[in-house]
Amino acid sequence: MAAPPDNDVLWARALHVRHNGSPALTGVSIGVREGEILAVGGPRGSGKTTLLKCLSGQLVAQEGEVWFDSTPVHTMGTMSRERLRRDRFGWIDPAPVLVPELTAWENAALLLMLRGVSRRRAKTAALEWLDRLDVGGCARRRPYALLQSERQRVAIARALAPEPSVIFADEPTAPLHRADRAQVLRTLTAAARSHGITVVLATHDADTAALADRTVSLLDGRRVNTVHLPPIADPTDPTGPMGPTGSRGSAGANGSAETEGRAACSLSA
Ligand SMILES: Nc1ncnc2c1ncn2[C@@H]1O[C@H](COP(=O)(O)OP(=O)(O)OP(=O)(O)O)[C@@H](O)[C@H]1O
Repeated sequence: MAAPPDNDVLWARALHVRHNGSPALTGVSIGVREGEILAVGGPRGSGKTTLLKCLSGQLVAQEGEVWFDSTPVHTMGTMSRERLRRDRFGWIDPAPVLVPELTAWENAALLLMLRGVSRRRAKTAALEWLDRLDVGGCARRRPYALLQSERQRVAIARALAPEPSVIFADEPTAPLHRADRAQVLRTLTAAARSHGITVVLATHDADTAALADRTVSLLDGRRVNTVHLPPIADPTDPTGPMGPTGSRGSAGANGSAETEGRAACSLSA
C-alpha cells in the first residue's frame, strides 16, 4: 500500500463502488491539492455524490484506497472515521438540513459547540460567518421563518465556522437562483481561500465549475476528460429555456432547476 504524493491533501486510488449491485464508481482515482478548489463535474447519476462520500469517509468503497493527510481512511474503523469527519471535514448538502428548534446563529454555531468551543466564542464566530453570507439579519430566526436560500446560507456558514481542512459541497447552490448562486459561491470560495480550506465541489453546472481551480469530470462512474454541459437555466428568467415557454428540464420539489444530463465526453486514458 503506497502512500499518496506529498502535495495531495486528499487522494484516492481505483475506487469501485456498487449500490445494490449497480456500479456507481468504476476505478476512479483522484488527487486534491491542499487549499485547492476542485470541482467534480458530470451529469446527474454520474457518481459525484458517491465520490464525495468516499473521499469524506462517509462511505467505504468496496475496492480502492482513500488517503487524507497521509492517513489511510479506507482502513479506519467507524469511530475513527466519524472523528475525522467531525474534526477535519465539513459537508454542505444540496438542500439545507437545519435543526428546526434552533435559531440561525445556533445552527451556524452547532459544530463549533459540538467540538467543545464555548457558547460565547461559537456565537461570535457564527455571527461573523452569517454576516459574510449576507444573512446576519436572520441570526435570531428559526429555520421555518427563513427562505430556502437563507437556510442554505446558514448551512454554508455552519460548515465554514469550524474552519475545517476540507469542505465537501454537494451541489451547494442547488436551491438558489442564478444571482444568489454566484454570490454565495464567491463567498464560499473566497472564505476557503482566505482560510486555506480545501473545497471539493460536486456540480453539474458549468458556471459553478468555472469558479474552481480545476475540474475533474465523471460520466457513468468513470473519470473522463471532458463533459460539456449547458449552464443551469434560471427558472425566474422568462427569456431562458426554463422560462414559461421553455420545455427543457423541470423544477424540483424545492424549486431548483433540474438539467438534463446531456454530455459530450471522451474516456480518459
Ligand atoms: N443509495 C443508493 N442506492 C442505490 N443506488 C444509488 C444510491 N446512491 C446512488 N445510487 C446510484 O449510483 C449512481 C451514482 O449516483 P450519485 O448520486 O453518486 O451520482 P451524482 O452524479 O451525484 O448524481 P446527482 O447529480 O443526481 O446527485 C446513480 O446511478 C444512482 O442512481
